[in-house]
Amino acid sequence: MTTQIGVLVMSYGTPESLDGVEAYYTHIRRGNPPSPEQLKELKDRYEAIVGGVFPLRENTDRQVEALQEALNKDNRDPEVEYVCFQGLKHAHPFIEDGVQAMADQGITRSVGVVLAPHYSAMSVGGYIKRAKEKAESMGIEMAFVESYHLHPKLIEVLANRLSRRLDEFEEAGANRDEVRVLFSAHSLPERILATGDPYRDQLLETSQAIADKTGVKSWQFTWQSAGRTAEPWLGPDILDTLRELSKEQVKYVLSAPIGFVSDHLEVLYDLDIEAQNIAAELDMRLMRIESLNSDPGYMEVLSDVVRSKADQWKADRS
Ligand SMILES: CC1=C(CCC(=O)O)c2cc3nc(cc4[nH]c(cc5[nH]c(cc1n2)c(C)c5CCC(=O)O)c(CCC(=O)O)c4C)C(CCC(=O)O)=C3C
Ligand SMILES: [Fe+2]
Repeated sequence: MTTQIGVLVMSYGTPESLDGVEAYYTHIRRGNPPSPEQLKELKDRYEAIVGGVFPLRENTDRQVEALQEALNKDNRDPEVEYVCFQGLKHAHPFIEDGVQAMADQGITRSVGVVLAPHYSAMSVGGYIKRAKEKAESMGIEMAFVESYHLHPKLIEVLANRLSRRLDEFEEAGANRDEVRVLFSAHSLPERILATGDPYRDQLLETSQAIADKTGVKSWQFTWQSAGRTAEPWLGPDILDTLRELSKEQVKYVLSAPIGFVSDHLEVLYDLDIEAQNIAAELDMRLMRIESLNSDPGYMEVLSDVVRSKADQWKADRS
């Protein structure tokens, strides 16, 4: 008899439409509605990238579908069938809805994984906490993938994307060594460092591994998309980094937002519009590596870490 293993695929979530932005933003702000100015500012950003269409939603749907396919194709264990469910942090279907859907289907064992490779108690830790609480209340056993930031296949697919852009710089007349590579990720409040959070170290490890694999020597790590709150966030921000590099006469910059896996606001607005505008002002040539989205290599990474969790957890029980 085959056993179904549920896979809760968790991601940040995005509104369904411009009308949904207020409820979404209110959820991010833990129930505090944004001011009219804050709301307008966020809606303007969404309009700038998509004119009312939200690419992250379709992207996440496709990733979940592709992961389920990858998990069941070449399945090492014919007695197991994987069934994927989506669980979003700030939008429908919420993390709790995903767990509920598993329970409704009679699933009692599951693995949770987040569409973000690096662990922080403030990001991935928050997803896991909510899934765990709901799963416990529904009597579902759940194991979690916490991070996969050094998975060899992840490094390989990111390194390939980086190399491709370096080739393009070369074709455009630049020397490979003249290109400064800027690895980046979503900033978090500085206070995470005081508690020994692994987020920054994991991001630096991914950066170093990609640099090693591609032979890139001229690279640095910088933050992006910091929140607009009074407390200090991790820096330097990518916009300031670009200004600094301009003073150093750097002309070619390659952005590698390794903290993200999908095309969404932080990539399509913060990098492709905001950072591109600064680069143009500074007379720099800025390119960005392609997002992973549902790249088959990324799906391999996810299916591998999910299967390993499921195997480990089967071994623990027997
Ligand atoms: C670590 C991290 C990731 C990466 C890991 C992961 O993927 O989980 C991430 C991803 C994303 N963040 C997103 C959107 C937003 N994040 C905000 C605000 C915040 N993000 C935070 C952290 C992170 N965010 C934090 C600490 C805040 C402050 C409020 C709070 O304490 O929670 C705000 C409010 C306005 C603003 O500040 O800009 C928005 C609109 C979207 C969806 C974009 C789309 O719809 O295309 C995605 C993928
Ligand atoms: Fe965010």
